Amino acid sequence: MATYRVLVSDPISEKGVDALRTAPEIQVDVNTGLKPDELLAIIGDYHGLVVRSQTKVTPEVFAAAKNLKAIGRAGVGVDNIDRNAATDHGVVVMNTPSGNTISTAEHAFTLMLSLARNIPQAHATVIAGKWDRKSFEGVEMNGKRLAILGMGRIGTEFAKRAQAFGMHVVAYDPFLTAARAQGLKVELAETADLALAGADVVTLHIPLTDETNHILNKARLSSMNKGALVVNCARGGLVDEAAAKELLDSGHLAGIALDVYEVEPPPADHPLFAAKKAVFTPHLGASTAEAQENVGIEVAYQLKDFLVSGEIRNAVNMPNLDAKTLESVGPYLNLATALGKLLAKIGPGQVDALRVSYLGPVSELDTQLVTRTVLTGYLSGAHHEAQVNLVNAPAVAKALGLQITESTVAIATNWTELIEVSAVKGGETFTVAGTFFGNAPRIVHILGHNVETNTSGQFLFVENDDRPGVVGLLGSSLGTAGVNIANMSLSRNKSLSRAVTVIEVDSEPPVSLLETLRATPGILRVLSFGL
Ligand SMILES: NC(=O)c1ccc[n+]([C@@H]2O[C@H](COP(=O)([O-])OP(=O)(O)OC[C@H]3O[C@@H](n4cnc5c(N)ncnc54)[C@H](O)[C@@H]3O)[C@@H](O)[C@H]2O)c1
Ligand SMILES: O=C(O)[C@H](O)COP(=O)(O)O
Repeated sequence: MATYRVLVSDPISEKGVDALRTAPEIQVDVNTGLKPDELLAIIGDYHGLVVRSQTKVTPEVFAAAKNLKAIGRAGVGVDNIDRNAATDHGVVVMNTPSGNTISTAEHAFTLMLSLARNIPQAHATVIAGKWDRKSFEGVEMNGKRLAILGMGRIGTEFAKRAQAFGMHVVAYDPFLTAARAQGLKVELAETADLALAGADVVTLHIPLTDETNHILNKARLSSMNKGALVVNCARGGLVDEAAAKELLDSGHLAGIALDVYEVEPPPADHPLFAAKKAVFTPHLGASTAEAQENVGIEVAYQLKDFLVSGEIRNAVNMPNLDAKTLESVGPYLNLATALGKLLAKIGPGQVDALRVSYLGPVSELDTQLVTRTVLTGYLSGAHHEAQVNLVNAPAVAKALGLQITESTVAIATNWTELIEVSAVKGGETFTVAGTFFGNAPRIVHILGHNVETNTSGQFLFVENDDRPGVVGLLGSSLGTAGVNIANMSLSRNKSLSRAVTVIEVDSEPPVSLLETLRATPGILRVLSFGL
């Protein structure tokens, strides 16, 4: 019986679907072309979703997707997935960043050449029986100044091809260093404005974000040379289509080639369709057999590995977690969850900060995931209304104004290794800590007291004045209530004349017993909780 259900809602390669089907834990349903309300009606049944760019994964979809754990995007752009809503709902979003790079660079390059040589228009006249050799004089790309916005994977591949065609490449990318630009033999522009001023051709290879929306605006398009060509094979909103139309009409721009549009599919009466020199394709950048096989197979394995074993590759809303790291930090995760939950139960309410310290060999590991796990345990113990998990824990903490700090110490005094978690409120610090006895995780420190107890089960925590008779009273009260004691750890602080007792019990003590204990003179605090 499959444990996870995965919906493939956009067409991906058959090999990708087969790769998902090979996992006995996964049941795959391919159901493409769903209308938004149809998706809303069924998404609640699924743990995984595979999309390309058609399926819009909106906040409404996330609200209905009660079981969804991960979305795999067979491709690069994730602008059809509401990333904030994904994070808030604790859903990992993964893409396949490199599988369609070459195909898209080739498509963009093809658009540029087709535009320069009027290929679609000439083709149309030939098959219409005309032999018009005068109307379609083109321009060479050799020697032209090419502006590339975005020197990531696709931009870089485009640059290499442009250089082979003798173009002078000027690139703008906020992450492009002078050394890398030199290595790629491109001129580094410090701003998008500087890249575009005086360019003959522009091609875009950047994601669509609030910041990049209409990055190719009227001012930047106007700063290009008269007769300039525009190529967009990245995302629709990057080009201000209205401004481009105006500049095409005025003759400042000579032509435009688009694979992507502000609205997809574009309306049949799209103003740019009237342009004389233009090439339009229906979002075909990644549509090659090779690219689809690459991204289909890659997304299938990523989703399967996440659902079945927790590995995270190419996530866009949380750190990645490869199998090796997962294996090395895996044993610490139960302890981390327990420490977080315990602190939420016995620490003060709303705290200002959580401090996680790793002492001893654990300090040498990649502890990011362990800290997230502590935080998840803490928040899930403290905020029952929110479904907190590893994906959304940092966002939930941020919304609460809770600061997280992590520190490492190479040697753990008194222990081989130790994970210490402290909640800070005002000037006060409340600390719990845990270690391993052999392979078994143990809680060894609670609020200034050394204890020794398990990391899971049902617990009774009692803080009392250090005086005779309390342990006996606890034992007999639990016995009378029919609650069996599995383990008991007692710790006293002589200087404060205080003691704590942590009792692991086989069943939850009745409320009446807790109330009786709380009313007993000398008993200061009684908590019953599960870890
Ligand atoms: N038409 C298609 O079918 C198709 C196919 C694949 C990818 N794409 C689109 O192409 C885009 C690029 O893909 P990629 O694989 O090269 O991504 P990438 O992440 O490798 O590269 C994107 C680059 O853009 C840069 N960037 C971000 N903001 C910028 C800004 N304001 N100005 C200049 N540079 C900026 C980044 O630093 C990065 O280097 C993607 O966003 C995707 O949406 C389209
Ligand atoms: O971002 C991408 O990978 C491309 O836009 C491809 O989109 P598609 O998978 O819908 O073809």
